[in-house]
Amino acid sequence: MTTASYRILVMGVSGSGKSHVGRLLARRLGADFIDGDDHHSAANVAKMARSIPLTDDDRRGWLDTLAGRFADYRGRDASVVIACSALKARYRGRLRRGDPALRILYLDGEQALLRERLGSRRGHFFKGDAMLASQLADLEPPGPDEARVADIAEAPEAIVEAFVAALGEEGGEA
Ligand SMILES: Nc1ncnc2c1ncn2[C@@H]1O[C@H](COP(=O)(O)OP(=O)(O)O)[C@@H](O)[C@H]1O
Ligand SMILES: O=C(O)[C@H](O)[C@@H](O)[C@H](O)[C@H](O)COP(=O)(O)O
Repeated sequence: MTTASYRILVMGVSGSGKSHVGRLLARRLGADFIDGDDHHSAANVAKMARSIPLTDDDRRGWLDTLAGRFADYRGRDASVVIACSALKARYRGRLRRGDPALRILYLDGEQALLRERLGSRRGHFFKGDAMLASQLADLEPPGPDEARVADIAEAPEAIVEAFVAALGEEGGEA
């Protein structure tokens, strides 16, 4: 018998539920969970805390760190879910490092709902409407051939179950 292992990227703008849904998904699959937010440099965190959006240059090292984690799990045939905004197509390419088996769950939602969700969150370094607007401006939403799309108006458990059902249909990397 072979056991499937998965490398899954949960992406979307700030407040879309990457951390929450990603953690649930990892638990559901018995996979490890890595929150991309925990891997920003101190300089990036300080910038975001001052409501200054990150640039491509700011994000490069961060994306490479997370790409290294995906590659590590792939090398060990172990499962991991990583939450990372991955706003632009080339960021996703950087994270994927040519791995065709990397799955992507894209959390998509209306700006008003995103704002509401961000407002309910306390003690986080990400601040304000201007930052959300800049994330939405940077966002290059993945198409259906690149990612499975979930509507963030749905309950987190429903989003996870739909994604897991689709994984089951596709099969994992044995
Ligand atoms: N599908 C959902 N339905 C209701 N609340 C959600 C959903 N997804 C996330 N949340 C809540 O919204 C807030 C933002 O979610 P979070 O996971 O921190 O987003 P992100 O990591 O993308 O910035 C949190 O308070 C979280 O519990
Ligand atoms: O690429 C970026 O500009 C940042 O990484 C950003 O996308 C991310 O959202 C922050 O880390 C805030 O954290 P949350 O996404 O958890 O709000």
